[in-house]
Amino acid sequence: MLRINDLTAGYFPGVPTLAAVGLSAEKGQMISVLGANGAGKSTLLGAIFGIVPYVAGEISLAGTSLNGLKPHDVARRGVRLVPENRGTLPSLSVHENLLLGGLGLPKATVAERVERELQRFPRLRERFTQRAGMLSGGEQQMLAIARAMMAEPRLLLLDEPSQGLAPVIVEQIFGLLAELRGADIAIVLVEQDVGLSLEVSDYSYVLEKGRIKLHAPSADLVNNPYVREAFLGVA
Ligand SMILES: Nc1ncnc2c1ncn2[C@@H]1O[C@H](COP(=O)(O)OP(=O)(O)OP(=O)(O)O)[C@@H](O)[C@H]1O
Repeated sequence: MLRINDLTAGYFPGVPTLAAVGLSAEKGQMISVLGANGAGKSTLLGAIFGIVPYVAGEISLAGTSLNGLKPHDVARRGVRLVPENRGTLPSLSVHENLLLGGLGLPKATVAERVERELQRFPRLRERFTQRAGMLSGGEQQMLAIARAMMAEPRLLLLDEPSQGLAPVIVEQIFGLLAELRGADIAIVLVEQDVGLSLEVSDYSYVLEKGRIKLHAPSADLVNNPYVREAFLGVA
């Protein structure tokens, strides 16, 4: 579904934040991108979504190039980004935020999908008429994911879904993410919680200073000495 070859990307001409990056994610697969602060994980998601200004190399979705497209055109091709700050609209209700996720779809389809997301995230049903700004961090994260799923994306990009959340809420959200895996969707997960990322994803890439240092099935990386020492705190 997603193919990236020899990607260079950055914010200033001639100053690459990412270099020679290659990765792929298949339909039904969740891949995770691991790396220290500043390694370039968010930049990678931004480059795919068309919000990083200088991009060279190849990014394609189901065989069609995304290079040079503006974010709304990338979105039109079936990509959704759930950014680090979640991006829900605080003055709109949970329901209205979900409706925005289904913009342009027939009314009956939108109603069906709202119901599907409320089943997936029962907490959102309890908060249905409340303004998004009044939700807890975990509920806002659920809303951000539900809103993205309203579009039935082919590719979902998730940036640090656990950020700022209590461990019990993180477990809950990752449980729901695990359920998304295997559906008709490819997911790229960027996450600081490396243990959880490896648990929930099929395949992982480790970024170091903008380059892929290693990649392997997530289950194998759990036992990788570098990953254990650098990210899991095990010598
Ligand atoms: N909008 C921007 N303009 C200029 N430089 C940026 C911008 N966003 C990120 N950078 C720089 O790009 C580098 C990679 O940042 P990025 O946010 O991609 O890393 P990250 O791996 O996601 O880090 P973190 O885990 O801290 O979010 C950093 O040096 C950062 O300062």
